[in-house]
Amino acid sequence: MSEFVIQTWNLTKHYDGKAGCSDVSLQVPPGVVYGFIGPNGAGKSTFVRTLLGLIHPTSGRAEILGHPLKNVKARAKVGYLPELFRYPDWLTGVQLLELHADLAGVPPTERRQRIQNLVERVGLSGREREKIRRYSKGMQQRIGLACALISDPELIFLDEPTSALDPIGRRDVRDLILALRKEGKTVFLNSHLLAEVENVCDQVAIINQGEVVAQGDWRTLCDFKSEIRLRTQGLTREILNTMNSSVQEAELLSQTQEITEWRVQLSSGEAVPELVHHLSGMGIGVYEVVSLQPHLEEVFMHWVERKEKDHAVHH
Ligand SMILES: Nc1ncnc2c1ncn2[C@@H]1O[C@H](COP(=O)(O)OP(=O)(O)OP(=O)(O)O)[C@@H](O)[C@H]1O
Repeated sequence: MSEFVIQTWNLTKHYDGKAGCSDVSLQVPPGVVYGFIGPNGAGKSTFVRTLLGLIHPTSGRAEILGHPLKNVKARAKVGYLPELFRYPDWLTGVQLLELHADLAGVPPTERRQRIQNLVERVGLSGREREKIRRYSKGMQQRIGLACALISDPELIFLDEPTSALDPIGRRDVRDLILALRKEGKTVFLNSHLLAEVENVCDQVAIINQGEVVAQGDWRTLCDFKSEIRLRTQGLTREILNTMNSSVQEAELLSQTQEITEWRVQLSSGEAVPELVHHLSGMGIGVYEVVSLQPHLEEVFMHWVERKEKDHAVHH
């Protein structure tokens, strides 16, 4: 069996000759929260819908839970919250969950308890017997999450799961995702909300205009830049200037008597211990070294621009 929960080889879906997503090759290991990020129209939903067998790939290949697409065994272990959800609004929340439990083949003896647990888990306790017609958008998104989890799936696709939620709802979903990971589930999260991804994802793929421009552990993707905040005693700009092979940029943030605080941009992560060693050797007290990771937005723009440059070179 494949060591990956999702693996794709050049998976491509074109709509009328135009790319929805092109040549996407990904590996998602088990038990991670995997972020699939990209702007509106980048191809995120197309990719997920293709993996779920809802649309046919134009070319390429994929496996889910070690099985080819559309395999019934694999599908039974997959949960999905679609981006544009619409539920029969004449049903109550519980009725909708019962319907989904039936479709997912949940044993009748477990059904009641499972529904009750899920209602609590998604924060709808007390409202579950109301008609969905009366639910706000955020509540509909919550009931959708419960539907996605009803079969106790191993792999869960969440397509923009917090688009209708307020900040509290977003935090609830983040906590829910982290709890799912603790249970050993794999979560594939489509999002254009970078902060959301930054907070929960172990690994990410960045997609732009249908193509994956970078993928991997997101901390590794941040490695193009190494920036630190330094609190020292006695460090001056003159001293920093003598280290211009590793120090690319330095900004004095504050100064109180002997203590100076700097934001320093280095050529690489390896330059950090070198710098600290060097300063200590000169008798400069280093009180604090804090790594300043770039925000995901910056990481995203870096890789998108890099890919565009590559394209320009090759065409
Ligand atoms: N059924 C369709 N027929 C034709 N083109 C489509 C269809 N569905 C999507 N597309 C096109 O494919 C591209 C990718 O769309 P997709 O919905 O996959 O993007 P997305 O990254 O999920 O965007 P969003 O964040 O806005 O949901 C877009 O250019 C879109 O217009």
